[in-house]
Amino acid sequence: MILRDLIASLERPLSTGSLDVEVLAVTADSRLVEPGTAFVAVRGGSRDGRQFIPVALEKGAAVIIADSAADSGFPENVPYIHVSDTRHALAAFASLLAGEPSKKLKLAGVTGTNGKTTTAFLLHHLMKRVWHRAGLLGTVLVDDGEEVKTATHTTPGPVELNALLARMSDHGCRGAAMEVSSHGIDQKRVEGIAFDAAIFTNLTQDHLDYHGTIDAYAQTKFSWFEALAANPLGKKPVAVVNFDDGYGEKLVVQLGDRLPLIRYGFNVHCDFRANNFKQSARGMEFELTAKGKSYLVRSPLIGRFNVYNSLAALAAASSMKIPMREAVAALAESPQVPGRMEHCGTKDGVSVFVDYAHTPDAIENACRTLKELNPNRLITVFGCGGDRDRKKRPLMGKAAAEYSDACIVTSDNPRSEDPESILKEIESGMTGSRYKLVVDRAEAIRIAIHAAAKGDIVLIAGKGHEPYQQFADRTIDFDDRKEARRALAERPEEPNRKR
Ligand SMILES: CC(=O)N[C@H]1[C@@H](OP(=O)(O)OP(=O)(O)OC[C@H]2O[C@@H](n3ccc(=O)[nH]c3=O)[C@H](O)[C@@H]2O)O[C@H](CO)[C@@H](O)[C@@H]1O[C@H](C)C(=O)N[C@@H](C)C(=O)N[C@H](CCC(=O)O)C(=O)O
Ligand SMILES: Nc1ncnc2c1ncn2[C@@H]1O[C@H](COP(=O)(O)OP(=O)(O)OP(=O)(O)O)[C@@H](O)[C@H]1O
Ligand SMILES: N[C@H](CCC[C@H](N)C(=O)O)C(=O)O
Ligand SMILES: [Mg+2]
Repeated sequence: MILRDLIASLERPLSTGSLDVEVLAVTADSRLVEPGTAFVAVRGGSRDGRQFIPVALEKGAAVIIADSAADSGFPENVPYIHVSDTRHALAAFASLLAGEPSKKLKLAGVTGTNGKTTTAFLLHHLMKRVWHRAGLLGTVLVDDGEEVKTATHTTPGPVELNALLARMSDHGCRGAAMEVSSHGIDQKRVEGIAFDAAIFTNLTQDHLDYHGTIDAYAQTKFSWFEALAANPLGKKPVAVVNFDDGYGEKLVVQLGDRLPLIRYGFNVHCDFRANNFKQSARGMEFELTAKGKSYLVRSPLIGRFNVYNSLAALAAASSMKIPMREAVAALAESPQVPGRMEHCGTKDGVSVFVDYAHTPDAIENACRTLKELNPNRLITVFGCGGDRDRKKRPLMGKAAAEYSDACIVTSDNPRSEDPESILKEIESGMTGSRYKLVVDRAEAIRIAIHAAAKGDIVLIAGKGHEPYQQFADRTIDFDDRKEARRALAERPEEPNRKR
């Protein structure tokens, strides 16, 4: 695209140099610059992108975009575009250069503290049933309609995101479901993306390291809905909101009638309302009332929170004209979301589940769900990530101690922090004495599974699908599900077991 056409999307940019140059691609990472690339110098959390302008120029950048001149002054041989918001410019260029792919898809985004991955998986499953091809992107994987790959971020940066949406559209996907993280919103990764449905699952404590306060965190989430209301980008986006959640209710009030709305939950005011929830080890069922009709919804997933995820997926699907009967029928064959309440086997009457609960609310939900299966004891193995919200550590400890019969506190991606100190911070919130601190996660899993007796359930929480453990100096291969299966296989004979 010609630079002149690209900058037409920006508000009052100032420029030096010719605007008639051809721009082939855009990036905010100097390492990815090739001849013809526009380099946007973003001032990030840890580095100032302006320091990489000389590298970008050396590699043949066609134009430099920044919010102020670098120490080295303005580049002389290539055009320079001065903007007030570099992340906005990056998102705008990324969308235009990819051919505005979000406008070619029926696109649903899911935000909220918990349930994004699960809801996006369910919605993707419903979309595929009726449209045959649909895309998915989020924490666990990206599916461009032809190829499935491991994800690096829950919500990728705008360049990668638009390229992915373009591949989905090229591959014949009619629609896609994607996760929208609070980091993604704050860093404008989804700016300029046209959504048909915007789902709000819930909001509870997490990420205070990044957002500071829970209200700032909530406002970041809400700002995505505000942006869609202010500029729907040629679509009629529908807000699909959990109306049982306190912040969901606040969002509904804040939005007023600026976006069409579907409220979901158990309460009587919901447009998609669940009733008569029942579950067993084999799955769950509930009655759904929506659009003046009733449906019996069955799903192999367990947990009351999965009623919410199912309602969100059904409501968004319905807003995209997916017939309700087909959607309800498809939910009965919901996929196992990797590492979300994943049953990893039963031996000697001991059942093991791996789950991704890594917030106080999710730990409580996961434990309560498994307690509803009436185990003799629930033994929970969990930890908290390093270099992430420290305030949630004692709260996760408290929730695990309160809703389990015994706990083993262990490491979960200590990153640059000292693993033992993280365990101590978790312990500070724990009551009673039915817990142990075991720094090595593999050993913690083994101890729990070997100490369990017939009728017990072991919950291994926090890492779900993750195939690694991150330490300050190294990342090792590590998968809770493999460790659980190994520990189950190696369970000693009953009489030899240590308690
Ligand atoms: C805190 C955070 O979100 N950081 C993300 C952010 O980094 P940043 O903007 O602070 O960038 P920076 O490292 O300061 O660098 C500034 C600029 O210099 C550029 N640079 C840097 C080096 C170089 O040689 N050349 C160069 O041009 C960088 O590309 C960047 O544009 O932008 C980067 C590029 O898109 C991301 O990779 C990076 O994710 C880091 C790795 C990360 O861990 N993010 C997590 C917290 C995250 O985003 N998580 C959410 C999910 C959270 C949830 O569960 O809800 C997610 O969506 O994945
Ligand atoms: N709707 C929900 N409400 C509360 N807790 C939930 C809900 N759905 C899932 N959970 C719990 O939260 C955990 C994470 O779920 P999921 O991966 O779907 O959420 P997420 O929002 O994508 O998380 P992340 O932001 O870390 O990617 C699950 O393993 C489960 O314990
Ligand atoms: N997306 C979440 C995942 C947390 C998972 C947990 N295993 C950890 O490493 O803290 C985050 O980055 O906060
Ligand atoms: Mg996720």
